[in-house]
Amino acid sequence: MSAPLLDVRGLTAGYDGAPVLFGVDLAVPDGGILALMGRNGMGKTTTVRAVMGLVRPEGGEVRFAGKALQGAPPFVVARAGIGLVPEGRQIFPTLTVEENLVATAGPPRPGLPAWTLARVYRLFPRLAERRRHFGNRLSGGEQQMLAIGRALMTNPRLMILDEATEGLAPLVRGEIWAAIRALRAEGLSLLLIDKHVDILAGLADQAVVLEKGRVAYRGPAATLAADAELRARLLAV
Ligand SMILES: Nc1ncnc2c1ncn2[C@@H]1O[C@H](COP(=O)(O)OP(=O)(O)OP(=O)(O)O)[C@@H](O)[C@H]1O
Repeated sequence: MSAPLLDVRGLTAGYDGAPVLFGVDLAVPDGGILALMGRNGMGKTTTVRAVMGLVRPEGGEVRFAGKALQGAPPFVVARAGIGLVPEGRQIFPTLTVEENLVATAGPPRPGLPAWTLARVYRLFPRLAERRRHFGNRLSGGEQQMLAIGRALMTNPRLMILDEATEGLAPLVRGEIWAAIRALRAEGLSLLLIDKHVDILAGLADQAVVLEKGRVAYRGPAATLAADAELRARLLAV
């Protein structure tokens, strides 16, 4: 078996000396999808921040495409090929849609089709209609589309989506899932954090569930979704 594209081992991290992660292991295969789940406050976003260099890991390894990235600053992680769609979207409010999309764009990756404005607009035609609108004039769903489009414009090899369907109306949520399916069909590697376990089960190969900063489940996403006892214990609120 080939090495995972993203390989996180024994990751520990926290805030101001208060530990949050106690040795998290997870792996995303090249071209595969990993679902990262867990109730609120269990450490999912902190895991993502530690991978991206937004929080400094205290221990453990983050390997991406064979390269050690733990402790690297966010721009180095982004250049290495990890695109983040952050929790809360964090789009630039005073830039237009198009300016948001090009603000952090990166060069194409050898062997992968390049992301361009035209390609992002094909994925999300609504962004094309709103291309001259400012970020703060968009609906929540449009902001989410923009956050995904902006991450794609970095030409990532792996994209991490942190709660990309959070707080959206069902119809808009459906549009986001459709886009994620389209990206999967193109072979983009994905790490998905989301609460919709039944949808994730149909999308992701493997799942990792965190509980209080530790891995409480690792296995097929479909097995987790089908196990009422596991779901009640690890995911019910
Ligand atoms: N900036 C911060 N400073 C201090 N503590 C934080 C900070 N961000 C998160 N925490 C704490 O770290 C723990 C894990 O939070 P984290 O956001 O990683 O969880 P999560 O699983 O992503 O949950 P959610 O679904 O609510 O985002 C929580 O106890 C939280 O209160």
